Amino acid sequence: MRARAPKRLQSNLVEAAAKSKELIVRPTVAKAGLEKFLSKLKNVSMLNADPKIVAGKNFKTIFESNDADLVICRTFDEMKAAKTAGKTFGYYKKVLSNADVDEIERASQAGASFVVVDANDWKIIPLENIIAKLHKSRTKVYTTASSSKEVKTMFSVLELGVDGVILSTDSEDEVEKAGQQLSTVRFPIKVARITEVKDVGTGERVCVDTASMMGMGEGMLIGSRSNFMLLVHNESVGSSFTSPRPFRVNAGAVYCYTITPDGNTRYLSELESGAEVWIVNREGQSRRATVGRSKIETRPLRLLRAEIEGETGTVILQNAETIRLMKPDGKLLSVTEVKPGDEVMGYAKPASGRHFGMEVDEYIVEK
Ligand SMILES: O=C(O)C(=O)C[C@@H](O)[C@H](O)[C@H](O)COP(=O)(O)O
Repeated sequence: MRARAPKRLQSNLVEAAAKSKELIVRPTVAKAGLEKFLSKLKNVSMLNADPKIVAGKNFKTIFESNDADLVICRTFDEMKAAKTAGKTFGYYKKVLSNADVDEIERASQAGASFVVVDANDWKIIPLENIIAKLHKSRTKVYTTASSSKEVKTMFSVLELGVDGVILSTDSEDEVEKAGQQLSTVRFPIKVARITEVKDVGTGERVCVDTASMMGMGEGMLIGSRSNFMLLVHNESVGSSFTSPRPFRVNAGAVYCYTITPDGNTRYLSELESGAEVWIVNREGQSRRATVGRSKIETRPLRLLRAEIEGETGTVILQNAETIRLMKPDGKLLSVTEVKPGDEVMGYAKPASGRHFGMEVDEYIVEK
């Protein structure tokens, strides 16, 4: 069972929309349902709709009309007229060939603030070419999508992604899901003081092998409680005995929690190919990564108990040199070296319950 992001977990964290990216909604609801639909949209400031129809609704508009905040032009003559009228204007183009890509580049050179790239069959490669040509210009690249999944893909084309996506939809859930692609979470990372280190026999631990390369300072938040986690570093640091595995976090025992981008917690044992996890750095900045594989194997385990500003919690990790925590000065500390009194980085908040990963306001004691 997967559920929508519980608001309370998200509100404890600082949600930050990626600044330069925009989600624009093109409402496809019937006129009678428009008012209700618009009233439910959160974190959307721009509509691809006739300004006459959405006047007074507190949205900016991008449309083929001189009344729009951003005027979409379909010809170079229209662009000239919009420029003369002092409007912010852009160029719409259906892209079917490289000649269309060249035309988009010319529109940018002619002063278009944005281009709306409408592509049907071949979408990714033409957009890659257009982003490569325009990413150093002042012209924003917008494209169209009809689902939140498509929005996600468009925002990651050629790593840079498009600057905006116009999502045609009549579903506020789809708008919310698409909006989640734009937001990252800043976790309030704090100093955790280790209070106990104990070898706890063998058990199953999970190596989370992601489809992303991690660098120094990045890892995953892992804990026995959803509200108390330590930052477990990735394996980009090799040793004389091991090669680096920069895509991997040897994360912890199967029962441990991590927080995922949908705002829920997941047990490490639940993470499988295709799942999404947060990669977090010691400043608390997060980015999404997709799990490629998780490896569950039986290994010796070590329990760490720690304290963060009055909250205590534990985590059980594999007891081996390759599993490292992060110290406040950024240096790494291997699980095999850690001792009471050491300081590492972690995340804590007051206790709350969890039901199928969703945060629930109920009495709960986790030891
Ligand atoms: O088996 C172990 O012990 C480990 O899991 C340590 C890991 O942290 C390390 O990544 C592992 O030894 C490498 O295994 P490989 O299957 O990727 O070669």
